[in-house]
This record gives sequence, C-alpha cells and structure tokens, in this order.
Amino acid sequence: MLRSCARLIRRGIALPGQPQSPRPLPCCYTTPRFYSPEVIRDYAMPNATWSKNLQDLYNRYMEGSQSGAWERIPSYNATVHHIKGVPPSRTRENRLFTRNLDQDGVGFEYSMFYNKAERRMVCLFQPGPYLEGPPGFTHGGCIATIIDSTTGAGAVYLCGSVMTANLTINYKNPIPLGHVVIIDSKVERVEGRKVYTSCQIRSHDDAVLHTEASALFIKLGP
Ligand SMILES: CCCCCCCC/C=C\CCCCCCCC(=O)SCCNC(=O)CCNC(=O)[C@H](O)C(C)(C)COP(=O)(O)OP(=O)(O)OC[C@H]1O[C@@H](n2cnc3c(N)ncnc32)[C@H](O)[C@@H]1OP(=O)(O)O
Repeated sequence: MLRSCARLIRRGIALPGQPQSPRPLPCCYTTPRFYSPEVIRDYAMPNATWSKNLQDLYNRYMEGSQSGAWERIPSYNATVHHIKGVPPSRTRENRLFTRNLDQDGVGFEYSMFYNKAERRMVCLFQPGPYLEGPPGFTHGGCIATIIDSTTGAGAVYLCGSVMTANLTINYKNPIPLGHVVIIDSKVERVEGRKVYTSCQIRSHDDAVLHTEASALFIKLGP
C-alpha cells in the first residue's frame, strides 16, 4: 500500500487530501515522437470522402458567400494557426481535437460558414465511422464537441478570444454515422464578458431535429 502511494506521488498523482505535486511533462509532449513537420492544409475544403449531400450543401453556402452574406471559415489542424496566422509548416505536436486524424473522412468532416449580419455560425458536418457511440450512431461526446466548436467559433468571430463556461445539450434524435447534418448556431446576446449562444442540429434536408443546445462563453482579456 505504502509503496503504491509512493509510486502515485512520484508520478505526480495527488492522493486524497494532498495537493498535486508538480511533475515534468511526459516526454511524449516534449519530443517530436508523433509528428514530422507537414505542410499546413485547410481542412474545410471538399475531399473525396464527402458525400453528395455534404458537397451540395457546401456548394449552396459557397454561392451564398459570393453575395457576401456568408463567409467560409478556413480550418487548420492546430488552434494556434487560427489565432496567430498560418506558418508554412507545422512546428508543434499539438493538434486541434476535431482535426487530429491523418485519414480523411473517418472522424470529424466539416466546414463552417459565418453570417456576420445574423451573428450565425453554421457547420456542415459529416460524422465518420471513428465517431461511433451507440452502434451505427454518433457518440454524444462528439456531438458536444462539434456544438462547442461551432458556437465557440461564432463567439470568437464576434467577440475575440473566449472560453466555454457552460454547455447544455438536449439530444433528441440520434445522428447516424455518415449522415450529413447542419449545426446552426447563433449569438443570442452579449452581456459584459458573457456571450450567450444557441444551437440546433438538423438533418441535411431539414426533416429531423437531432439536437438543441445552448452555450455560455466568457470573453478573455487581451
Ligand atoms: C478558444 C479559442 C479558439 C480560437 C479559434 C478561432 C477560430 C475558430 C476555429 C475553430 C473553432 C474552435 C473553437 C473551439 C472552442 C472550444 C472551446 C473550449 O473547449 S474551451 C475549454 C473548456 N472550457 C474551459 O476549460 C473553461 C474553464 N473555466 C475557466 O477558465 C474560467 O472559469 C472562465 C474563463 C470561463 C471564467 O473565469 P474568469 O475568472 O475569467 O471569469 P469569472 O469572474 O469567473 O466569470 C465571469 C462572469 O461569467 C459568469 N460565469 C462564469 N462561469 C459561469 C457559468 N458556468 N455559468 C454561468 N455564469 C458563469 C460569472 O458569474 C461572471 O459573471 P459576472 O460578471 O459576475 O456577472
């Protein structure tokens, strides 16, 4: 028992009633074991794994972007590239959770469009086979992730840097893997540092309401 407690403490894991001891980052975070520098790519562009439904919706919003109503949001595989601009190649191992797989089509396949006048961020989403929860359906945590990312991107585009403080989700109908859905989010109001957003997920043809959600983001300092 004593020996296993000592082992936990050595690994920096806090025992009940004890503060967590500082410990160095494991080497997998500090040495480039998992990545080699790669050319930066915009993941929000069509690829061969997109279904006709996803491609058709994308084309429709791209037409909307020609009138200036909608703006396509580029998407890279590290959050820092959104904030600091895009270097020619990746230099860090960290990856954005929704863009962390090397193979197209198996995970989060999506593209976002922003409507500034309506404070809306829309995400066209095709969940791949690696996002399974119940057999054949999308995992609820993945649905939460794409809602957080869409409402969060809407809050960022309106207000700058934010963090999610609260996310409330009503799962109404399961989302079959491979089916295309539209995540339609809106900034409802801004009160001081608080940014209130709402969101609905509907099937690509608008026939099924899959999910309803609201999220609160807090604006961060400069
Ligand atoms: C993010 C940048 C992305 C950039 C991308 C750009 C391009 C777009 C591309 C791709 C989209 C990607 C988008 C990704 C989105 C993902 C976001 C996440 O996953 S964030 C990780 C999960 N969230 C946390 O880990 C937060 C942990 N919590 C905190 O750090 C703090 O609690 C924080 C910052 C939320 C607030 O802390 P305080 O100290 O700054 O502020 P206090 O004083 O506590 O709160 C301010 C006000 O807010 C209320 N408040 C705070 N939390 C609340 C809550 N849970 N419910 C209700 N009110 C709350 C308080 O009551 C206070 O209100 P009163 O001013 O007094 O009226």
